Amino acid sequence: MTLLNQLVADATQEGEKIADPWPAPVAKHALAAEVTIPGSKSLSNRYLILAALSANPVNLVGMLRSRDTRLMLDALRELGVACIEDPFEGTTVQVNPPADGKFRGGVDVNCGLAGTVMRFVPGLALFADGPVHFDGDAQAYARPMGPILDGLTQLGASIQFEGEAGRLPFTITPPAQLPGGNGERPVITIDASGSSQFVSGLLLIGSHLPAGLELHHSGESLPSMPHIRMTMEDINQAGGHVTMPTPGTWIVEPNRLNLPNEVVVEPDLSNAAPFLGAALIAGGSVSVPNWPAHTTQPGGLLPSMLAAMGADVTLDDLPFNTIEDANALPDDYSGLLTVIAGPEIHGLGDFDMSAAGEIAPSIAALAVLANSDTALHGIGHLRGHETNRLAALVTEIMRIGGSAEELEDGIAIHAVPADQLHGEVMETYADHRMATFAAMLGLKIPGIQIKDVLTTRKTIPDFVGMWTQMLEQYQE
Ligand SMILES: O=C(O)C1=C[C@@H](OP(=O)(O)O)[C@@H](O)[C@H](O)C1
Ligand SMILES: C=C(OP(=O)(O)O)C(=O)O
Repeated sequence: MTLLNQLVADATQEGEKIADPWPAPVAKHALAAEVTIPGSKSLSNRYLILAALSANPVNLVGMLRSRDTRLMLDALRELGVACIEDPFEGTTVQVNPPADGKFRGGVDVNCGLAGTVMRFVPGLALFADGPVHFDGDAQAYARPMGPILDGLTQLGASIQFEGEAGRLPFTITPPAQLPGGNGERPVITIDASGSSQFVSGLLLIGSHLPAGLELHHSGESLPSMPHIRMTMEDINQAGGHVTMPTPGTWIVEPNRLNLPNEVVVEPDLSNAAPFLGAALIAGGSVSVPNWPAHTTQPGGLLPSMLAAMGADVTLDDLPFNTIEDANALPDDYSGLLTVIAGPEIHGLGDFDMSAAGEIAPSIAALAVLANSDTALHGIGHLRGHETNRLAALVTEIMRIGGSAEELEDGIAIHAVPADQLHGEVMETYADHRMATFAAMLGLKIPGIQIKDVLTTRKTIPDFVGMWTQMLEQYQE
């Protein structure tokens, strides 16, 4: 989309005055929809950090334009990184890193509610020429920050907390001397069981330290491994060298990073989840173009999950229901993913969701409408996401007459016939995924209204427009 079109779209959204609460549309027909999904939040914000640490300018193509990437761009600009948005193609951004690899201190960074900003930008403060102040939305004060700051403290930074220790807001003062100047690689240990982003945030800056970094994770569990693999792959794509010799240990070699001159961002596969899930709820099919057969995004696990819930999935008409189906395709293959509904949605039973916690709300919506129970495990850390997602999901499922309970490490959702579910005004807790969760249920349950649906702008510029357009494409 050109910048002009984007501006018009933004203005239309504002001018349109989307009702609050927003009446979620019911699907009256089986779908035959194709939905183009904007760029990945996780890849966009990693590439922005790696571009800021690169030796040469980098052009990011297909970047997500949403609140989380806007916050990242603004944070980098504060730190002295010139980020120029293409006037004709708003999703193309040129990032011009500082020539000496140093950032501007004495500045303020607003993290909003973005985990990728609050966990990835603090590391850049190590290389600033003065203290950097970090703040965010009031709701962000509840999100865990301790382990990443603990890691930076072990690297010589000092942190002054303004409120509770281990939470936003705070100021990071960089060390007078970076560790490793004597050629000895610093070894640090953190507990990342609360978020993979603590590991990613430290790995991203490891190459920029004089002797690199050895990082150990001390906790029992580690969620979202695909996101950590994504970080490693992106660093290596930028000419760095990071390995995981044993689970929970990472070695980053010192390197002046340099992303290729042009980097193309994959669509956000986690943001595809509500749309693909809509096929199972409404019946018919939903397709998403440019789906990578192989990806580090956790949304790459969606085809096999949706197949387990009763869908038939194809990629360019080739079967794409299992990991084996994907493995049969070349490394760089991408195509049109199509999810075709089965007669009923199946529950998943006991299911390990730890690899892809961010798509749990979409899977939960399908589980509410399934013919058998689902218990999603390995996602206790969702209590520290945008909101306490486990509590929020249980509250909202019960509100509409469903049955669910929190587990120590996740959520159990029990099958209830759809005719016993009823419409209500649903809360979204400033959480984009609680809004898309409610919209999915609204396809089937008449009378659902969604409070603050525009909270979806955290990672989707125009969710209401995309959802409405999807429903306009149905089987005649
Ligand atoms: O690194 C990333 O881009 C992300 C990692 C995950 O965080 P957690 O490990 O905290 O779940 C994920 O849920 C989040 O949406 C994005
Ligand atoms: C957990 C999420 O976001 P964040 O990057 O803010 O952690 C999410 O998008 O589901």
